Amino acid sequence: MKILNAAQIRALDAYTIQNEGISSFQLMERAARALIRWICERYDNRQKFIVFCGKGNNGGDGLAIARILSQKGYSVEVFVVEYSETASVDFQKNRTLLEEFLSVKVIKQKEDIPPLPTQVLLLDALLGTGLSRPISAGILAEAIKALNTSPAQVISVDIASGLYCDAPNEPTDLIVRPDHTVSFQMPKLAFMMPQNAPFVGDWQVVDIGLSPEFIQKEPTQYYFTDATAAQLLNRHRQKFSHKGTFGHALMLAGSYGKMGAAILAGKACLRSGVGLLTVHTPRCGYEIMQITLPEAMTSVDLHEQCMTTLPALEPYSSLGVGPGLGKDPQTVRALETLSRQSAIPMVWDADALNILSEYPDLLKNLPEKTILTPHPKEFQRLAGASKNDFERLALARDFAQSHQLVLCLKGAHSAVILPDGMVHFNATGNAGMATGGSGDVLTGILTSLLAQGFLPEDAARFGVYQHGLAGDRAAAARCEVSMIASDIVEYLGW
Ligand SMILES: NC(=O)C1=CN([C@@H]2O[C@H](COP(=O)(O)OP(=O)(O)OC[C@H]3O[C@@H](n4cnc5c(N)ncnc54)[C@H](OP(=O)(O)O)[C@@H]3O)[C@@H](O)[C@H]2O)[C@@H](O)CC1
Ligand SMILES: [K+]
Repeated sequence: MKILNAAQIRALDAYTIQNEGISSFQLMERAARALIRWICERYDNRQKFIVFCGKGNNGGDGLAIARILSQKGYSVEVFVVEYSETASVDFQKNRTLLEEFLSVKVIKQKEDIPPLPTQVLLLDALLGTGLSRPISAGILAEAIKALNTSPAQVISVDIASGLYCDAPNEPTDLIVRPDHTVSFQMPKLAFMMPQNAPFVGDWQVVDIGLSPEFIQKEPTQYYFTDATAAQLLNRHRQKFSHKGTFGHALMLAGSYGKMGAAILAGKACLRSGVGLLTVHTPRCGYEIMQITLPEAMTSVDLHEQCMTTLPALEPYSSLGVGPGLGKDPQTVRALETLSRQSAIPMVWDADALNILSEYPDLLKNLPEKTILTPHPKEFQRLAGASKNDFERLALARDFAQSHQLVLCLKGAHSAVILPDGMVHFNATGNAGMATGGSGDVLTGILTSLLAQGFLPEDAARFGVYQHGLAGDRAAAARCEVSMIASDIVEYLGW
């Protein structure tokens, strides 16, 4: 799914109106009905609603939603926040229609804001994608403060009022903090940014039938890997395949005290369909690997506690480097050789990334399209600090383009950034995955997919998606708090 910016969404809106021969009022009605379906699936008509409307089209949506809810027998109160003299045309039309059977109250000053008790549901339709300046004072600010301090649940229409669709807000900006955002047609770039989590809540997209033709043609740098996009990357096994068909992966992982990382990565690699797996570990890991991972072969380093030498690389179709590896100077030397010599598709993670940030020359040597999987701190060590998530994303795009690497920037919506600068945000995953070893599991999955011949770009998008999906299954089975990385491995499968 594509993610478009506010200006592109406006153009998409206009194109749909022109090419489908519908009016902007009819499109607003479609949007309102899509949101009503979302509401009716979750709340029956004993639920009371208070709708807060601005005077643009987001407010128009709010008025249309209020009318339809009221017609369906819900109890609805509607308030228009008078922050401006002017109102959009479709706002006016909807106001006239609504006022035929429901009185609309006006909020001009703070005292006009009603009490907002727990049992009502608040709909935030103050401002949408038309936000043109931050909100810091005035009656809009008062309304937002009231919504944010009420114990009642808040649902934002399209996007939380005050939140920029595709640019960073300042910490001082007033923004609605919804429990849910129900957004039209596509997620907004703002939803992908960790800093915006309080201003998005749990979000869903509802289809309002905007022109697929326009969306397909419109260029963008941002995509969302949902179930449909992931399914297109899947490969089905042929009946006459054999283990040779699915490649032989090599994992350089583990050191004294960190063999668990090697086991997790190895197990995830096997559970992701690789034909054969060899794990190269220091001597101290030999028995551990043989006993815990009987499906894998073990290649033993000369050193007792850390990796110092590379095995011959010819037999392997992919390489996973880093889980539990440590940063011993002898390991650094081995990775330096690897960065220069390997022509095999690779994933570098964990300690391998820390080594890369301490020895930037290795970074220059890495073959094109090597996959790096940093979490935000590791990325900061690699590429430097940034002021906010938008700036970090820009830095990550620069980094991927200038080094011609594939980056998996791990987070709530992990971003897969390709060497051409395209960004694919991931749909799956949950906070239960923020636990030790979760990253090692991802390295195992990616190494497995590369061994099976997936292009690095596809392996990264598909692997990150499947990692998150397995995490979601694990969380459903055990709950986010008690799930551990081994559970993610157990729930892998597609
Ligand atoms: N696109 C689609 O596909 C569809 C979109 N739909 C809906 O339309 C919404 C977008 O509507 P919209 O463009 O009218 O913008 P919206 O945010 O309601 O208000 C803009 C007004 O607010 C003003 N204003 C801005 N910032 C301000 C501030 N800080 N403080 C005070 N005022 C401020 C601004 O003033 P100006 O910038 O012109 O000075 C302007 O007058 C979208 O989110 C969705 O809900 C659906 O109905 C159908 C399909
Ligand atoms: K809104």
